[in-house]
Amino acid sequence: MSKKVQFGVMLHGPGGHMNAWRSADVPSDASVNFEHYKNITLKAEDAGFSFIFVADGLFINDKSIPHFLSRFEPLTLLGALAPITSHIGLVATVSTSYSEPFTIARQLATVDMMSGGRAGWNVVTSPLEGSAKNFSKDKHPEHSLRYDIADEHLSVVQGLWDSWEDDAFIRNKESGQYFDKDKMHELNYEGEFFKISGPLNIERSPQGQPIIFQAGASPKGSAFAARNADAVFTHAGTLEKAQKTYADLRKQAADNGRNPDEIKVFPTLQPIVGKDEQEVRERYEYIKNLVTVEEALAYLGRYFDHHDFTQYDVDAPFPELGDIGKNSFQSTTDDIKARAKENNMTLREVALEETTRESPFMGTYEEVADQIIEWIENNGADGFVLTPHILGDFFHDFIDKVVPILVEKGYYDTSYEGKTLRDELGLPFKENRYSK
Ligand SMILES: Cc1cc2nc3c(=O)[nH]c(=O)nc-3n(C[C@H](O)[C@H](O)[C@H](O)COP(=O)(O)O)c2cc1C
Repeated sequence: MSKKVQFGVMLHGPGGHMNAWRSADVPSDASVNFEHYKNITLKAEDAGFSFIFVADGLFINDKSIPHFLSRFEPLTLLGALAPITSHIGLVATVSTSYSEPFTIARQLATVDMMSGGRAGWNVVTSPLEGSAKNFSKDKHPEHSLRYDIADEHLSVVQGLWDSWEDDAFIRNKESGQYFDKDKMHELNYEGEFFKISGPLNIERSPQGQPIIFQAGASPKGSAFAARNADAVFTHAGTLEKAQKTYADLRKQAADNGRNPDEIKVFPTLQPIVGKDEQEVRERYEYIKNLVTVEEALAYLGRYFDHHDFTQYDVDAPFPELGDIGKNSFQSTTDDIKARAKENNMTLREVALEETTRESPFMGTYEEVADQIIEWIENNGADGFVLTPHILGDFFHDFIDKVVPILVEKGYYDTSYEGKTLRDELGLPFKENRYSK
């Protein structure tokens, strides 16, 4: 049986909750603890998860989420995980605003080769202004320009990935022929932002090219995803919203001449599960109590490019912010502003809710399994990126208690579809543009 629902797991140290590091079931240094990453990855692989997904950021200050202050660089981490895994996909977040296409193409192709075709790239444009100062730039490019750069960056990387046709390397020891010169291609790209000749100094992997993930959700972000992404990581608080995003991405992909079945949609899934209603409530209360209002204000501020929310009365209605947030996590900040207004929320309520939002996937094991099936059956998702508040019991319980129910109901199986991440996601081998 093939999987009707697929799972990835977001690996960000102790978990998605800003104070996850304080929980007894994770090491306090989880974000730089390789054993922790290894254990989670191997358990996910054992459970047949399709991929691990490593998020990233390029700017910190003393208001940052504690475990963001010291964390592993994603591609280096994948390099270490590649040889100790054999089936699970390895997806890393890398910024198009602050990286060189040639370097990124090489690094991702290396992970792709080392893992036998299991690499993926979460293409992000980097929301935080302060990143510019870490990359010798005077100014952080504004939101729309960042996507223009991303378009060119990605097309250069994908062009470089086709530098060599699949049978270009002969390596015949007897004849002495190492490669076929006709199957080596220069890119000679010249655009508005990049000027790159190529060829890339590494061949293609068994899946042709790494998978492209995308996570931006503004109109420009989803247009970018619909043109380019094999898989999209989305936030959807309700099935209705998920259905809208799902239909919209597929439609936009089709409008771009793509097969809509070749863009897979993975909403985030933050499970809060338990054996009964009481345990679920207790677990939710536990994560709620892990954070103070002051910490929640700093957490909220990060989405708005570290806006200082302590200047407002926390019990007054959520402040009018004008364009603040538009140039950072635009889609997220638009959503926060709209929800605050719609529900007449105070700043305190918004800040606390952001750190520990009630998830639609909150309930007994059986209820959450049914909820997942409902989303899959009703065109809300192709799969989910599991983003547990804490990468300890919340994660283990999901795998040990919810996954077996999905298996029993015929929605999931723990085996793998093929050898590559493309095989696993049901995506075709990426043909080389020159061999077509
Ligand atoms: C679900 C989701 C996950 C994201 N993950 C990352 C990440 O790991 N690192 C990063 O720099 N940006 C991340 N972003 C930010 C985007 O790359 C983008 O810069 C930001 O969301 C603004 O684009 P948008 O308004 O189109 O969403 C994420 C955004 C979303 C919605």
